[in-house]
Amino acid sequence: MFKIPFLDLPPLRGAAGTVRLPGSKSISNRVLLLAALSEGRTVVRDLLASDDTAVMLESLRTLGCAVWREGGDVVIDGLGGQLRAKEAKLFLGNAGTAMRPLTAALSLLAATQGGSFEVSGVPRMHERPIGDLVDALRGLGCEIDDLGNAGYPPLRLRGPSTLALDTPVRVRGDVSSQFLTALLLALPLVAERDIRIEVIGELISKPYIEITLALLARFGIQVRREGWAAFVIPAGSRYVSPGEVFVEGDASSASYFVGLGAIAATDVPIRIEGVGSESLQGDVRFIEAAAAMGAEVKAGPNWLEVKRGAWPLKGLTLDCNHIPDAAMTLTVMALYADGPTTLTNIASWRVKETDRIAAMATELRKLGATVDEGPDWIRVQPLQRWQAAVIHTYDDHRVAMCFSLAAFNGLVTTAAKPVRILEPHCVAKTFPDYFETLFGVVSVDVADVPVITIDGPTASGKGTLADETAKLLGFNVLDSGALYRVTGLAARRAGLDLDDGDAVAAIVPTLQLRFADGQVFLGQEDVSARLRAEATGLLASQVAVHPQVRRALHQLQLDFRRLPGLVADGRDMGTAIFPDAALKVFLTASAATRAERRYKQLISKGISANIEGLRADLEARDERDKNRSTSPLEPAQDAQLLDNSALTIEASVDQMLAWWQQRRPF
Ligand SMILES: Nc1ncnc2c1ncn2[C@@H]1O[C@H](COP(=O)(O)OP(=O)(O)O)[C@@H](O)[C@H]1O
Ligand SMILES: Nc1ccn([C@@H]2O[C@H](COP(=O)(O)OP(=O)(O)O)[C@@H](O)[C@H]2O)c(=O)n1
Repeated sequence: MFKIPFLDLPPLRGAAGTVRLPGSKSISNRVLLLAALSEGRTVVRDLLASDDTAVMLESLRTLGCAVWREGGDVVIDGLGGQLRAKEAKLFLGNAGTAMRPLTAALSLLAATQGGSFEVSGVPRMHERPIGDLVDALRGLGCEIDDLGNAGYPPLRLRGPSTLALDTPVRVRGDVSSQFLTALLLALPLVAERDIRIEVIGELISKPYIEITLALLARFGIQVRREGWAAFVIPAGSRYVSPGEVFVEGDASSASYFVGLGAIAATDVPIRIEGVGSESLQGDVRFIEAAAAMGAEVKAGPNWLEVKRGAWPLKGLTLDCNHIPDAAMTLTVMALYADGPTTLTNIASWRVKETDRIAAMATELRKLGATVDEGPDWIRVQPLQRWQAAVIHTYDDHRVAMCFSLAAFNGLVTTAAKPVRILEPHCVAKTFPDYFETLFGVVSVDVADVPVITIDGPTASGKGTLADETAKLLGFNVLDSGALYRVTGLAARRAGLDLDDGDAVAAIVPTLQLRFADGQVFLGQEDVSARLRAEATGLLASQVAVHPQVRRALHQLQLDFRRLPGLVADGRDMGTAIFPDAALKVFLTASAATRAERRYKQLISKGISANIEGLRADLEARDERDKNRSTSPLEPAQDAQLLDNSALTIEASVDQMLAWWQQRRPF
């Protein structure tokens, strides 16, 4: 996951390949609650690992449920409808799929068994309405206190109290279908007699109710229904664990890759594994909307394949009540269409993680788009003159994921623009590795992938600065010195004459090098510690003088230029390897400072060192690096000079970021 303040997406050009979706959020949290209410053990396979499922799992533990992981599975020993904890405070983040059903279940359990439970969330959760559900529960006889604004969390649910189950439970269905879902999931707890639920108003997001009914059936509860207006939970209903449940992939998450295929998969389709024609989730019908916009879609039982069909895409007018979450993706696809796209019947967007109609309209306009909006609709015009935009994500995973598709603007304009996504880690709500997954199936012009180079003499702090800068930007790192060090080490081990450039260069293609988690492997051997030894640094400096060796290592270094960007440190990064780097820094510090830093670094690693000897070695290395004929150590003409003798690491990083920001179009 990119845990960084912002992620810059360079212009993306194409897409092909296979993605495996994380588990569905809606199914995951329903299954967890049903498993917890059931008697017996449930093994949940392919559960979504995300913020919203984490708060549900934590709540179930707090309520006394035994929950543990076994490999990739989650195992739950259910409560069998019996509360173990009679008092608890549950923090539910921004997870509507946890807040609503837990409120219903705990209200009923408190009424019948006694207890006091507080449910709360992040500030946005306290702005998301729950009054209709609370009214329905109070109508039944549950005792619920508003702890903040009436009709919104936080709430206290307490009991015992007497439930009136002989009259129908009435709940509004036109604000959020989650209220009905919450009642359907929880009322079997008290179904000593038939319980009838009547929906007031036109029920929205019906497909989510289908998921609820299908999962209830898996757990032994057969709800009788009268269209979408009334539902009856039969007397004597009991949750029975099915033993094992598979969570299918998240169909709403699939929408980004369906959109991706429609926009950018010109030759080979994007294959999406985890959802398909047999999916329980209504959002799988997003493929119909994408097809109406021109995508070529094939579907198997649990897979989809999507390619570009019509191009530009076709604008459309669509009632999106059946695909409320996935439909957001259409608003960004609409930028690539031949005419306006109007989405209607989307009032529920206003009460989601953020006001999604307002959020999409505001952020699309930043790209340059013309957008109109109403209480329950949005209209987006196609875009020709794109602007580089900084996209606010409102702590809403879907806003972040949707706007990644704006990075394909280079397919419709010659002046391609990057897109900056603020707080990209908000995707953790449903798809923690979204951007990594995206990067795995998109193509770029390598020249569009931004590079920052840091060159300078030994122990000036290049590696440290490169690592820190890369961490903040989410970029990859190239420690080019490590390549020379490995070459020197391998040449020495092979017994080669280090002055024989041809011989040393000849072993480069045979090196079985692997970089993983900051470690360097040569074949199976972790050589990281060996590489950092000063003696290896001297070997590196000896082999680095040979033009043949430098040529042999050239392509290997270019290969590090991958999405979303690269920070490269060495001696000739800005001059020879990445002459087109957007920011070049030449880092220096006095010889005395550098010798002292290296000394401290070695001592802290338990390696004995002598400061005078170190200084002599580094000056000798400086001389060799500066005076060799090929790629000598010297600042690129367009490099920023940074003498950090008197600067802390933090101050150096701040300076880097300030220079970087000056070069960005945002
Ligand atoms: N600006 C700085 N101020 C103080 N110490 C620094 C600074 N930059 C780096 N160091 C320290 O100096 C040592 C050498 O830095 P390193 O990044 O390994 O240098 P290089 O990659 O240039 O050889 C490290 O222990 C590092 O923590
Ligand atoms: N791009 C590079 C990187 C390293 N090198 C050589 O490899 C040696 C080791 O590089 P390094 O970056 O690991 O060394 P330190 O600066 O960490 O001491 C340097 O002394 C250079 O001679 C190079 O010639 N070109």
